[in-house]
Parts: sequence; structure tokens; C-alpha cells
Amino acid sequence: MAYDKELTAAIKAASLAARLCRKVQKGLVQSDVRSKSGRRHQSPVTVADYGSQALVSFVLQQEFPGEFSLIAEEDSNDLRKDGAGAIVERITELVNDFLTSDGSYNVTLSPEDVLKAIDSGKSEGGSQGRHWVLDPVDGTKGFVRGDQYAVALALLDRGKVVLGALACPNLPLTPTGVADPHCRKDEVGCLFFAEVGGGTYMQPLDGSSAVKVQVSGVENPEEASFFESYEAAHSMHDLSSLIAQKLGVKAAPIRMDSQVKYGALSRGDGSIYLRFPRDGYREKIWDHAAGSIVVTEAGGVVTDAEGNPLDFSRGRKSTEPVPTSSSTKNSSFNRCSYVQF
Ligand SMILES: Nc1ncnc2c1ncn2[C@@H]1O[C@H](COP(=O)(O)OS(=O)(=O)O)[C@@H](OP(=O)(O)O)[C@H]1O
Ligand SMILES: [Mg+2]
Ligand SMILES: [Mg+2]
Ligand SMILES: [Mg+2]
Repeated sequence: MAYDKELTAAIKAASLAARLCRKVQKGLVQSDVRSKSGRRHQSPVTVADYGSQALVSFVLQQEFPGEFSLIAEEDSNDLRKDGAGAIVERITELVNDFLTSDGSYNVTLSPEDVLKAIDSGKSEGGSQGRHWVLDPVDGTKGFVRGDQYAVALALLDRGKVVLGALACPNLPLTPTGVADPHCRKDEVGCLFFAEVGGGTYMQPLDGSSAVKVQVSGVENPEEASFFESYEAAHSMHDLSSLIAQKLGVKAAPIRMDSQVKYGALSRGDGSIYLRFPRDGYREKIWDHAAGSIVVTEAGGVVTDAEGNPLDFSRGRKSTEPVPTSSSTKNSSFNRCSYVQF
């Protein structure tokens, strides 16, 4: 396949970053969590977000020297302020631990190397050339709560998503328990990956063999279940509930953080993903790039409310907040399930 080398690198980078995040989430302390300064939509950021971004950025630059463009969520602005020295040290230590744990990189990064790696995610993207797209921790609120989150990495080629690697460290390997995402299972940690035209695969994060996945075959909305954001601030629950009711959906919504929803959808844990951000919010491309190809390559559909595909070619953010949709192969759902993009 055309992007095999890139996909292998993406899987390696996302897996490594997911292991770093797992370690941080297990021992999360208050000083690991920060509030981003100067943002209209306040959101937390942790040492895991920064560490994951530095790791992925470093690994991709090692694998593809010279031809590198990355659009990623975080930057080092807050880390360069007075008083941030201790947190930068902690991130550097984490990044070095996981780089050497892999065995293929015999390097020790300095704090400045780590800050530079984080800042290499400032590309503006667009419709020309190739750009990596990274959400180093998607669902940071879920991550801090001890719930679901994802490391989401995709590659754009001339404005289209051509591959995605979506690591979901807390998603159970088997669908049981998904209806109750808080239910703790022993076997958790999935990595979904997809390359355009090649289908979607899921493997345990520990690296054993991958299986092909398919979206749900449910055709009757009465038997369908739907996903939505855990955070009411991120998606209007009242509106999705109304739409679900109109569709005839009987099941209660499955509320889950992050692009784990796309991963769960791709293996048929549910049939629909509804997303309606509140007024004026513009979606970021890293919140949908990896998840959308994971769903489409598994036979699903991800479109806006008018049936148009999501447009990843316009830079870091979507354009106007137009309602958009995602879901299974069943066309009657496709007209009725929305993500706002
Ligand atoms: N106000 C508002 N409206 C809509 N979306 C927002 C908003 N604020 C943040 N975000 C983005 O939502 C990302 C988290 O994904 P979800 O909304 O799917 O998950 S959650 O259940 O709400 O946690 C989250 O991603 P991370 O920042 O990577 O966690 C944000 O990019
Ligand atoms: Mg964030
Ligand atoms: Mg995100
Ligand atoms: Mg994030």
C-alpha cells in the first residue's frame, strides 16, 4: 500500500505515546495538571499531553527527516514561562524514559530539545503536500478523571486523511463494558489503525496481532445505540436526545470522552456518534482526523449534516461551524447523525 512506511511509523509513535500517558494517568498528581492560559475555551493540559506530543514529534522526525510538517494541539508557550522549570524537567524525564524503552533510539533529549519537539507541531496544514495531524491526548478531561482518552495521529496528503493510528489505552479489548465506560476491565488498551483503501484493524496496545474490524450492521434505529461526548459543555446532550428520539433510538446514549468514540464505532460497539458543540465553537482537525478514517475504512460514514465529507484541507480548524455527521453504513442513520465540524 502507498503509505505503509508512514503507517508503521504512526503505529510505533502512537503506541509509545500511549504507554507514556498510561504511566502518567496511573500516578497522576495535581502538579501534573495545568490550565492553558489565554484560551477562549478553557481546557486542562497535563505532562502527558506535552510528553506525548514531544515523543510523537521526535519519532516522526527521526523516521522522516527532511520532509516534516506536523499540526498538533499543544505548544511550549506556558512551559517557557517563569516557574515552569520543574514541569519541563518532569516531561523531559518521561520522554527520555519512553524513547530508550523502545530500544531503537539511543538518545537523551535536553529540556530544550523537548520544547523544540513540542513546537514543531505548529504547521498550518492546508490542501498541498503532506501533514501529520496529532492530538497527543484527546479527551484530557477524561484522562484527568481516570476515564477514556486517546492518542490520535493521522496523515493528510493533499488535504485528505490517508492514514490514522488511534490508541485508546483504557478501552476494553472486548465490547463488554462499553455501555458502561466506567466499568473497569482487566484487559484494556486498544490501538485502531487504518490506511486509505486498506480497511481498519484493531490490536491490543501490547502489540499482539491485529484483527480487521467492521462497523455495526444494525439497520433498525430501534436497535441502535449512539455515542456522544461525556462533557455536556462539548456537545448539546438535549439536542442529541431529541434527534435520537425522532430516529426511534431506544437505548440511552453512551457518553464517552474523546475519539475513543470513533474507535468503538468502528468495531460496532454502537451505531451512531452525535456531536453538537455549542455556539461559536470551531472544531480542530486533530479532534477528528484519525477517528474519521478509522470509521470510514471500517465501512462507516463521516459527513456533515448536508452529507458532505469533513474538510481537513483548510488549516488547523474547521471553517464555519457547520453541523456534520458520522456513523454506520446504514444510510438512514447517515442523514440523521451529526457531529458539528
Ligand atoms: N467547548 C467545546 N465544544 C466542543 N468541543 C470542545 C470544546 N472544548 C474543547 N473541546 C474539544 O473536545 C475534545 C474532547 O472530545 P469530546 O468532546 O469528544 O470528549 S468529551 O466527552 O467531551 O470529553 C477536546 O479535545 P482535548 O483538548 O484533546 O481533550 C477539545 O478539543
Ligand atoms: Mg486540549
Ligand atoms: Mg482533542
Ligand atoms: Mg488534546
